Amino acid sequence: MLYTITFNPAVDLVMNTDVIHLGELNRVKRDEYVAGGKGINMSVLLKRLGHHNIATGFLGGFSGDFIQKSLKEEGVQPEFVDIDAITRINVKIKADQETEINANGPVIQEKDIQKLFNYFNEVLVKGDTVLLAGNAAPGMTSDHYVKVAELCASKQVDFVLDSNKDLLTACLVHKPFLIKPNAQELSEIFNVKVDSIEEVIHYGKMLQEKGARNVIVSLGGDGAVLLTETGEVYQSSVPKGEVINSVGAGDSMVAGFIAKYIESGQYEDSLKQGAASGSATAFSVGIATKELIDQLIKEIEIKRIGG
Ligand SMILES: Nc1ncnc2c1ncn2[C@@H]1O[C@H](COP(=O)(O)OP(=O)(O)OP(=O)(O)O)[C@@H](O)[C@H]1O
Ligand SMILES: O=P(O)(O)OC[C@@]1(O)O[C@H](CO)[C@@H](O)[C@@H]1O
Repeated sequence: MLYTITFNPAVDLVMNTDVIHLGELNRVKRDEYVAGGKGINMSVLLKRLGHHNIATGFLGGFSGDFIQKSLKEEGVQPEFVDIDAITRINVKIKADQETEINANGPVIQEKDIQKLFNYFNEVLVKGDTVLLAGNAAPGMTSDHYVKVAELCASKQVDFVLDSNKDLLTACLVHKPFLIKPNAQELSEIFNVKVDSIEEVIHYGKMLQEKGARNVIVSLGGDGAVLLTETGEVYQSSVPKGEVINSVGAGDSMVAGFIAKYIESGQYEDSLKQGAASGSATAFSVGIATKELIDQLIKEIEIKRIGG
């Protein structure tokens, strides 16, 4: 079974306008509410690509109800711990630039965290895949991420992790199947400015030395680099298109990659589908459709650049 975990989900309120004037009343041209949070975005994309999956984490209040309903409409199975608090709303402004305002989200009580761990302890079996994505909710620490990584390792479950510097590095010793830092996160991890492909490869390999089995470094509009556990390095191109809202592009890339890897075990095809999924989401409001992903796949080139 495929599971996603979002500790701090969000309703993304996407506002489209031409320009934002700080300190003034701004009226937008168009607004949409989308179920969000990194693991949730992955669940939606996995399902659209034909992979049944279970979305987990913590949800509460009217915003939590909205997310549950949206997931059910997508055909994703929600198995969230119900909390006595309101799931956050994150504001995503698409004007001449993209601006994101992410709320803190509710504090998660230890008893609720325990409920989620008990659930995973019971359901996980060898061969499952768990995708843990997004930041910690208030009340949670890197220890909770490490506990998930440890549990997956002990049950021979593939663990996919997309999170920030400290949460990501804390889990490497448990050998995640895949991590996906972007260039900025890679720079933060090593406290350097990574701006060439050679540097991406160098620091990506260092993450493998620390335990990551496969590493994708995503580079926004410049594509991505994949370092595989079998030693090859691949680079993906980006297709042409109009960027509507790049929120969730990274999540889509991970989900698109995993969907194809589960089907084929083939790295080049998986990177191609991951790259198409990332770009397709950047060219959409919310998460991409399968139709657009299939269309963009034809335009993406994968180049072997190492190994
Ligand atoms: N402007 C863009 N044009 C075309 N493709 C894009 C663009 N932005 C992202 N992509 C595709 O999506 C992939 C992931 O994007 P990005 O590197 O922005 O991830 P991220 O920083 O994790 O994003 P987010 O946190 O918003 O999900 C890129 O590697 C690329 O293939
Ligand atoms: O605060 P986090 O957990 O880092 O990120 C949350 C978030 O910005 O990530 C997704 C896009 O990747 C959005 O749907 C959501 O609002």
